[in-house]
Amino acid sequence: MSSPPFRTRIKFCGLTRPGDVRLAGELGVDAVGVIFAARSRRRVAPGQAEALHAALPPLVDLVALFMDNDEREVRAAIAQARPTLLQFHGSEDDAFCRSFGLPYLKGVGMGGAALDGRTLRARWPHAAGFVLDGHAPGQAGGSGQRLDAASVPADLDVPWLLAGGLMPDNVGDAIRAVRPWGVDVAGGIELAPGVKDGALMRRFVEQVRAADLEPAGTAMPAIG
Ligand SMILES: O=C(O)c1ccccc1NCC(=O)[C@H](O)[C@H](O)COP(=O)(O)O
Repeated sequence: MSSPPFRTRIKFCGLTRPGDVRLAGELGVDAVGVIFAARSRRRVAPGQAEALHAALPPLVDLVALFMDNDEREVRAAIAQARPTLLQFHGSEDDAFCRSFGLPYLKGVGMGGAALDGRTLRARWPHAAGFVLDGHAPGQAGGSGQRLDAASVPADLDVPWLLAGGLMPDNVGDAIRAVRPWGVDVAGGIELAPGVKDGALMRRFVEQVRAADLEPAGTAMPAIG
């Protein structure tokens, strides 16, 4: 049987070291996330982001991630990091998210929430896509909490990334369960917050690619 005409996109999030950015690019990761959220243990200063940008090969997105940062902070981070994509993970509305003139992803805590695709699209109509995370609404990302497959809206018609508690050992099953457009991982590929592990990064990518080679329709009832 032929493989599905599909490649699950991969975003590594919360990188703080240029060497980790370089390896992510070599492994063929689609995007790396740099976090400016005050509540994050993976936060970088705008000055650090410049070196992370410099380590990035071409054709890989740099995602600048915010959670309820004020406009001045977002503008300062954009000026230093020069991201290609923004991600907002807090209570930002569509008008704020789009006011910086860059495409944006909206991170949404889906744990315990009954949010359908129509509601998400109505609240953030200009989002380029969504990061559906396993934590509860209002909490910070990077929590390691898994997202129940049943919480994934069936009617979301823009690209969306599955996030929350993914790691090399479970990402293949997670992809087979819900066939997301992409996957997003922070804690599952690191030794300590913001310090990625080369072997885990490599194994994560290998497991995603292995799941991509399996025919669609091998879905499992739950992610876990
Ligand atoms: O990762 C953080 O520290 C973080 C803090 C505040 C807001 C968002 C944050 N991360 C957002 C992401 O996109 C993470 O990759 C996602 O939540 C998955 O994290 P994990 O469960 O550790 O894989």
